[in-house]
Amino acid sequence: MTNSKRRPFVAGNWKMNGSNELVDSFSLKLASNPAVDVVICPPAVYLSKFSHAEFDIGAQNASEFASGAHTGEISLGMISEAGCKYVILGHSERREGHAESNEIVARKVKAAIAAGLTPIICVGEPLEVRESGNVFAFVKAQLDAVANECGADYIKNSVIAYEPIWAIGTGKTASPEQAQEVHAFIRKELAALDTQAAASVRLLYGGSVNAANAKELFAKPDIDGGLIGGASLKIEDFTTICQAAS
Ligand SMILES: O=C[C@H](O)COP(=O)(O)O
Repeated sequence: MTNSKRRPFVAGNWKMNGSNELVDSFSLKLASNPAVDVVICPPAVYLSKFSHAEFDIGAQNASEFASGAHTGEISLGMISEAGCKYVILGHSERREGHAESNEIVARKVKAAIAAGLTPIICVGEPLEVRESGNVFAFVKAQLDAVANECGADYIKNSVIAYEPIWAIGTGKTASPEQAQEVHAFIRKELAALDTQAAASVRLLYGGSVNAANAKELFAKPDIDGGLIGGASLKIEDFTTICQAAS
């Protein structure tokens, strides 16, 4: 819908990987990139170790509840105190592996924004949905749930990541054209709620992005950066991906 690109954004989702050694290595060696918003999302136990890093940090998940009897959960206030500006919400590994419905994700988005954090909201379809030709309806339902819970205001306070599940960790990246098609659809859907916010919101692509394919993906008009899994664990690859976004 617009060809003027937004400020690039690249987030590394370490998932359940990493170590004190990797934290130290990134803290020391990952250079800040003035042209790109760079975020590292490590496992929660490592968040506060990054507090003096030159890049931003984000959590991979958080509870929708503020406090109380929720064993094993971490609140948005806690991750904020640990120095996070961002929180990934609705990753497909949470939706599929931990039964997070569209409605739960939507409530988390609302709570994150209320806590002053920027949610990185993940959407994206499984392979069978793509093969049956229902990608847009599937992604629309995920976005609609957030809009129903939060109203249109969430758009200007969020980053949205399109991650086709069949491309995550498989080495089978969506083609730049496939990714752009869904990104354009997402931006159009958001524009129906708030044209200005939709033109400004950063839309990331995630799913087997690597140092070799990032540039072509990020060159597409509605792709503003990436949510990077495996390649975010290798500092040289991640640096190259950040450079590809700038
Ligand atoms: O959050 C990141 C995505 O799930 C992508 O992971 P990947 O780059 O390992 O495919």
